[in-house]
Amino acid sequence: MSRFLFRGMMAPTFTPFKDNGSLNLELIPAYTKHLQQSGVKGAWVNGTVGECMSMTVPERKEVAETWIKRRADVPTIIIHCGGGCLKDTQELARHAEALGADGVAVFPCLFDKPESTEELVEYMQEVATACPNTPLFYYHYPIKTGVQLSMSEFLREGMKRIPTLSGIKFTDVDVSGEGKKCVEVAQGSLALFSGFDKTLQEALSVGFTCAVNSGFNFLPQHGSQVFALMEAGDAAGAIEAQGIISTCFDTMLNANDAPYTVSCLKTATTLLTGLDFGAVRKPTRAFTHSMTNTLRKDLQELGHKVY
Ligand SMILES: CC(=O)N[C@@H]([C@@H](O)[C@H](O)[C@H](O)CO)[C@@H](O)CC(=O)C(=O)O
Repeated sequence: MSRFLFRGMMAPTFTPFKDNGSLNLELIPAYTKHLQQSGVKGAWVNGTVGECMSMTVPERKEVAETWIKRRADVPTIIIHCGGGCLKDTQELARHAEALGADGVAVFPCLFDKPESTEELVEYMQEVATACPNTPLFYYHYPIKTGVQLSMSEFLREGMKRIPTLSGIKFTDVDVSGEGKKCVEVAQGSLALFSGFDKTLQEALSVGFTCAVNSGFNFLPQHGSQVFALMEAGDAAGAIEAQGIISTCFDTMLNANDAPYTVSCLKTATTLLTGLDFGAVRKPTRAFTHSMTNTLRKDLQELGHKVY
């Protein structure tokens, strides 16, 4: 297995649905072209904003297959396979490896959750048996999964016992505390993806080198600026670019309750890219017309071009 060397912006992908609720895979080629033109070189497929938990296993496979076919546009593709029963996760991981995915990511089983580092390492070992030749990533998102374990401890143990463990996605606000400890444990040998858009600059300042942020779908120019300015040693400039991203997220998310986050971001991506991603699937809460209109107005007031 070759080492996973990705740096920079990876877009968590939205899953396009038709009005009748079925997958709209026909949109994906235009989507990958948009990402390519935006300088986004990686895709994190079937994650949170991709509504993985609202899709069947066959649908998750279809989406994964469609993305892998678009490698010419987006060269690095991680398929998220977690959340369901371990057997389903292993089936998806096996499928992702057979497709030649660049990585398999998982969050834990969401019912019988791991309660210790040991249990989490054992779970990840089980997943790894299904994709022994593919870089493996743990998706840390405690406010949603309820699994609040120390990621630095997990990495310390996991690196010894899971040969394919290649990193984590750190969707947690404690970037300068636990996030920094993860960077210290990894010592440059793992990919640590920063998860929240509002903590991108902070994460780069403590040594993260890559991120999976939904804003890379619709504000890629600002994400790219934060990376470039940090690389150039201009932290003040990067903080300013970060401010544009954070203001946009504050405006969008403060106007809408947490259960609407995915539909808000999906609608924003439709409005700002002109690509029609359709509605979200139940039980994710859908935006109403009036919420869409308010979002359109808010984005215009922030100076963004809206389709
Ligand atoms: C949990 C979640 O939605 N995380 C977003 C963020 O972009 C997030 O929506 C944003 O920063 C607002 O909190 C991305 O990291 C998406 C993501 O990782 C995924 O789809 O798996």
